[in-house]
Amino acid sequence: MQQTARQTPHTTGSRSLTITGPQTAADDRVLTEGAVSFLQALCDEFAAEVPQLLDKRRQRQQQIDAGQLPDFLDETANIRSGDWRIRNIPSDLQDRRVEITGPVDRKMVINALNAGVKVFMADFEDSLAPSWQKLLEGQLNLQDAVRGEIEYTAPDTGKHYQVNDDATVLVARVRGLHLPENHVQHHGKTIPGALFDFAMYFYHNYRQLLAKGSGPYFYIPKLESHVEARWWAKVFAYAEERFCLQPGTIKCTCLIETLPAVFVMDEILYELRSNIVALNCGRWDYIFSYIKTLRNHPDRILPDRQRVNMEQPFLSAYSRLLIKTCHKRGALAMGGMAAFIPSKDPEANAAVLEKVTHDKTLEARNGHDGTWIAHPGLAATALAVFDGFIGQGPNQLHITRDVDAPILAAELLAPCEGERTEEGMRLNIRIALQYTEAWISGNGCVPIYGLMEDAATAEISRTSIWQWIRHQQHLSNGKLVTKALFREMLTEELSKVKQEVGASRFSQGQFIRAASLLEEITTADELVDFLTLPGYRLLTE
Ligand SMILES: CC(=O)SCCNC(=O)CCNC(=O)[C@H](O)C(C)(C)COP(=O)(O)OP(=O)(O)OC[C@H]1O[C@@H](n2cnc3c(N)ncnc32)[C@H](O)[C@@H]1OP(=O)(O)O
Ligand SMILES: O=CC(=O)O
Ligand SMILES: [Mg+2]
Repeated sequence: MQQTARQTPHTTGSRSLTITGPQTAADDRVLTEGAVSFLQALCDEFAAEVPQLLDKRRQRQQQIDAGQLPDFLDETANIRSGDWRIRNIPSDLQDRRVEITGPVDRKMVINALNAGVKVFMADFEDSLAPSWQKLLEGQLNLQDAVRGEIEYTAPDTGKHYQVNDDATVLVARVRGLHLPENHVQHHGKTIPGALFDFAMYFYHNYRQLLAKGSGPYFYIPKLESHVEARWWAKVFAYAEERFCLQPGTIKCTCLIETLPAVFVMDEILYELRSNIVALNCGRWDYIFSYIKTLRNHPDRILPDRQRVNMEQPFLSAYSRLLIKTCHKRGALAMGGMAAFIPSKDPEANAAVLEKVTHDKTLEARNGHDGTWIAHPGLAATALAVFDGFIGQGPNQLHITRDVDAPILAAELLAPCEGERTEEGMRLNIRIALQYTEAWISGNGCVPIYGLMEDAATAEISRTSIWQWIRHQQHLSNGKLVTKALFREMLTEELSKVKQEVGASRFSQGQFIRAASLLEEITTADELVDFLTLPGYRLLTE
């Protein structure tokens, strides 16, 4: 997409909003007067509250750092024991047995819509490095997809892409509340990226979506409390009122992917009861959040990343509690992502499909109503599993798990057994290095060693090392994990990555810069909240 420096800031009538991003070819269709004035209105109403919500996160973290453990809240016990249900699930969201996810690149959007699954989660979050150009281009791609007008010809191969099946339901995932959008200022302050993504997708598409019997549907990531859910409920109600829509027209699915959020799932459903249709087990961010939230607790250190699978008691408890909570309230309980991606080698691919089948079977047997796949090559496998459990469907809402013993805080927080190995540490370093390099170069999702890596999975790698250093762990071979050991390994693994990717790719890429960022945040005394925050500075400078 063409991009030129913006000569003058794009300002609206009352000039509380200034857009400073470089001009792109998508501006005329995305940054329209109507969309920008809606964004401005949202910022006028809601932007100021976001720093307060983030501050509440910091305050709670201080208590946990001081020794408290997360727990169910006394002050909301009446919500948990109350007899209430969510408003409704529209007919096109009743059956979500397999959802494909992916960034909003034009080709990927078309391929995802052709994957033969129920839903495409179009991602402005974990799998997108949010450069201004990609954001605008992504919004344009979704506008075209909603209107059935999306086509693409690959410049390298000449292959033409178009959508063959318009039955796939579109759900847009907006950025988390922690991520600013540096290219838009409201009264001189950067705005929350989430408001930008929401405003642009909603404004440009709600009429067309409703006209074809669907609606403006969103995935909301990384919530940490029901107070944040309340903020989203206000945003949705405001948008519905402004455009004279029935309350509850906007529908959302919230990812439960932070440790604090698992203790307020009822409360999140309650706050959003007009708009919410489902919760989703965002397992990768959840594991990252377990490390981050319990950073000061030496008895909760995770082993090698490969050991931390959904069969671990703390993750199994999380999946089962999410299902039980959702189904009691009439909401769907979505499973998450197995990060395996297909291999071109048939034998290796058979092993991948077997692992995916195993993972999806566990989810479907627990009672999840659907699951995520990262690649079209996994659609048939995931569908076969969920078809086997759901049949004609549409879902497994009847599985109430009422006979289960209550799931207690101790189970959700249970330490995770397993070794910390030198091989595991070196692998974490190589993954974090390569992912950071991709992200700061503008690519938020990459295949590394047969796995899909995105902003959630890579966070596990880099925070595991931080945690092992912080708590002076010994690896299984007796080596003590120190900053010095990490620096030594970082240098060695950087060379290994150079060998793996080749000298030319290495010199053209940003590996040295990525290594230096990784070195800085892994050896910092305080855990940096998100890799993507310092990453965003590099991406946008
Ligand atoms: C923790 C979480 O948040 S999970 C959710 C966020 N993460 C994601 O959504 C991951 C999405 N997946 C991806 O981005 C990709 O699968 C990757 C980057 C991991 C691998 O992509 P590639 O290297 O292109 O894989 P590969 O070469 O096997 O792709 C084959 C084809 O499938 C397409 N494809 C791969 N993944 C997807 C996808 N998720 N959606 C649509 N199409 C896809 C490719 O575009 C390619 O199409 P082509 O043959 O027409 O060129
Ligand atoms: O967003 C999903 C996750 O696993 O993280
Ligand atoms: Mg996530």
